[in-house]
Amino acid sequence: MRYASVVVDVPAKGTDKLFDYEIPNKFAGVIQPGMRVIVPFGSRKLTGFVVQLKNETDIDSVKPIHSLFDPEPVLNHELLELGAWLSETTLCYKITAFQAMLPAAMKTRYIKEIKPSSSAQLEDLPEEIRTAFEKGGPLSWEDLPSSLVAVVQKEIRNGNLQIDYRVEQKQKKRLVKYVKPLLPVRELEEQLQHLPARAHKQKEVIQFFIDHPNPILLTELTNSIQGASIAVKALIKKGILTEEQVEIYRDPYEHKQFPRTKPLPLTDEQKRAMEPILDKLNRHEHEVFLMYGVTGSGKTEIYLQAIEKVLNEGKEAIVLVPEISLTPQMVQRFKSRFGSQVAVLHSGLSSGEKFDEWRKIYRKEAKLVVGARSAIFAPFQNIGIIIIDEEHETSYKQEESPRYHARDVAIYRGKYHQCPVILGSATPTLESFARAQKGVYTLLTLKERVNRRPLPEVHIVDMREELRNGNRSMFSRTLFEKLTDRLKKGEQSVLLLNKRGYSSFVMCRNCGHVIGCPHCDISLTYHRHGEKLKCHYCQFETAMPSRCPECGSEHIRFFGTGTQRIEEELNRLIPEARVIRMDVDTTSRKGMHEKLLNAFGEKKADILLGTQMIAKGLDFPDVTLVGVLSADTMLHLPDFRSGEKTFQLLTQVSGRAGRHELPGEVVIQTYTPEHYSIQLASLHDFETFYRQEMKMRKSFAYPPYYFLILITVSHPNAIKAAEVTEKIGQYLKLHLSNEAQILGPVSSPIPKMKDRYRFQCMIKYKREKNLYKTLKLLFEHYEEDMSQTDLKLMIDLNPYTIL
Ligand SMILES: Nc1ncnc2c1ncn2[C@@H]1O[C@H](COP(=O)(O)OP(=O)(O)OP(=O)(O)O)[C@@H](O)[C@H]1O
Ligand SMILES: [Zn+2]
Ligand SMILES: [Zn+2]
Repeated sequence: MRYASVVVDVPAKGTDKLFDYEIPNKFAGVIQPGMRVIVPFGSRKLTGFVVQLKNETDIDSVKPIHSLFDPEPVLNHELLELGAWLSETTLCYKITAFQAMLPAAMKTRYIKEIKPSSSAQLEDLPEEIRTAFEKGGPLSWEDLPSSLVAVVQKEIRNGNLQIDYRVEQKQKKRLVKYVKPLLPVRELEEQLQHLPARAHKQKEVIQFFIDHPNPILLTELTNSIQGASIAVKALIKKGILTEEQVEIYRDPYEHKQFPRTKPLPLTDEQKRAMEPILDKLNRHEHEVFLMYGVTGSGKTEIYLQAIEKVLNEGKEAIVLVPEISLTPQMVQRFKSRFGSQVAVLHSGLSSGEKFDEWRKIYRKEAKLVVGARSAIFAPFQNIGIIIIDEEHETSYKQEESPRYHARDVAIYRGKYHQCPVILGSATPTLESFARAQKGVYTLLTLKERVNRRPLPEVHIVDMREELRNGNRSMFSRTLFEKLTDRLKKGEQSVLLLNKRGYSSFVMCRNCGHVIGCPHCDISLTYHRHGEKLKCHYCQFETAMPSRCPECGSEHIRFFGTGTQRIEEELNRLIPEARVIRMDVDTTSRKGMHEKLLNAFGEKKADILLGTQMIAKGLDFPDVTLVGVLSADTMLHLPDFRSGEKTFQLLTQVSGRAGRHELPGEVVIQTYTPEHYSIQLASLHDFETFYRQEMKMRKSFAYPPYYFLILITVSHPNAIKAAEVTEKIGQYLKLHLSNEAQILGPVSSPIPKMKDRYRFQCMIKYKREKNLYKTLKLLFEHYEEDMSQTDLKLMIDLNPYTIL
């Protein structure tokens, strides 16, 4: 093949296409699709992905590829196609899609270097530059002392200096130095005699190698012989020792032991769920399973056994879990079963660690990846199963370009590899459950906990009653009593403070009334500026009332409190209780999350107090009480999914109690005890919740009955932002069918961010034939505006947050 079509590293409309380059003879047969190359582009050099090879090109003056950036393809055929599909369906640039599939460490860095031009003579250059060059190699533009900038610029204009663009990978492989003797022991002993007496360090090192002739890490050697490094250098010079660089992986779990576990004999219910999966595995057929199983029903054990079968057949497996640094227990279960075959990818790792885990997968040294969202792009070639645990988690949707949902990518890859995809949850999304009802997915149900352990009993406490009875504390009497009772018995409690949604909605503390939009069935958002309440779906707004419109009470205000304050109150109320607090503040340092959980697991505390991060995945045998301090906060987010999210969170956190021998109990404190999300969560009744929520979605035309698209426009000038949004609305009305509803323009829930004003437009639709084309044209229309003025346009298909 003579030419390569390349996608270059410039995310913009003008460059979002294939550029042809000539393959120089020296690279003939070497360059393959999926490899990154360095190509001339204008006056610069850029990296780009080779997408295809061909023998013909329409370009007249085609330039040659400059060099190879990778020795091998980094994207395989499937991933190249997947990238094209992502760019189509999420409206992102091809380069953005390709880059999203690689670990951040593999992103490229462009380094500008100043060099004498080929025509220049060093002696022509001003003194200060000459001395700078003489100190060593080319000068980096970024590190150039400011005193030299003007001179350098002048010499560039004169043609004596030039700027070279060098491309580098951000992250390096980790190399370690080994030292070993070049001579056999007998000759080492001879050398020992010849060394002068004062070279006692060198003698010591030689003696060391006489005793241990094997290669040793330089750092280990200097640990056992203080100051050995100078002696080693001298001995290398003399040809007695040699050193070599060896690449090693950074292993985040290096110091951990994972005791091996064996498959457990499955319960009858587990067996029934397992059968259809095994059947598809045996037939090598694709199928999407929705595994709906209550908390503690043994879903994970099913995943483990299905994966075992896949690995035994020499195939690979992907398991996605929500932000797994948050669930160290999950990693442990996979590592314990499959040992070193497991690669782990999540945001708690350093970029170097992620890079190394990725390369283990790439080199087929790992056969199974357990990871957060982006692990769905693992460069496997023979996938046998894909599992998405807690499929309802919103973190599976990426909130920046490419705005993909891992579930969609999983199904794409499942079809490609003809393998099953399992979506598992105790609280599936309405979208998935509806698809299972329609037979698009196959439903697998686990109704009981393993060994028929009962689900915990749930008490709902009406906090309005508490206030009426003069209790102004964050703790109801019921919760307080149960906490002290657990303390007496030496059992543990988990307290959840749901921070999401705080201080955005306005609620009456006397009657629990929350002010909502009369048109959208969504709570209004409080805006401090102008003391207003606004709806972020339509334009409705109203003044902040001073009295509750329901009961007339003055106790109406926006809502808010923090974990720290609760910890203080807890210390005051039950001073003898040992509390571990887990929130963003206490877990920001690497490894803290796990440390705190381990401490709790070792019973170094009685109460684990935390935000959402403690709600899922924990399996501690002595937890017999779960308290939810305020179930309402999320319920009133300006989001049509708020009821669903509340139901999910309450169910998940309740599921932490009574998972083993001891029975569990849950206390949910709320100002709206009558809300169906709270009532049905307390009864563990997902199916009734599903039916009720579906009715609401239908009558307000929300997913899964309709699809949504969110278009957000931002600009430093509010009028400009509003105008553009208005025009977009008109354009869409013109180009989409009458069935589509276009809502807005309206200011975004966060109307101003980083000095930019934000407006949005929402599309609700069922079927739109020209949807992608219309949106693409829309985007292209504003492309010039976006590059020249400060306009930003964001199109989110199937948004999960509307902020
Ligand atoms: N067949 C089995 N026999 C005995 N114990 C089992 C079996 N399957 C699972 N278990 C145990 O039951 C507990 C709950 O199982 P598991 O964690 O797999 O459930 P889950 O459905 O994934 O839970 P959740 O969704 O709440 O995280 C675990 O401690 C697990 O080891
Ligand atoms: Zn009221
Ligand atoms: Zn509204």
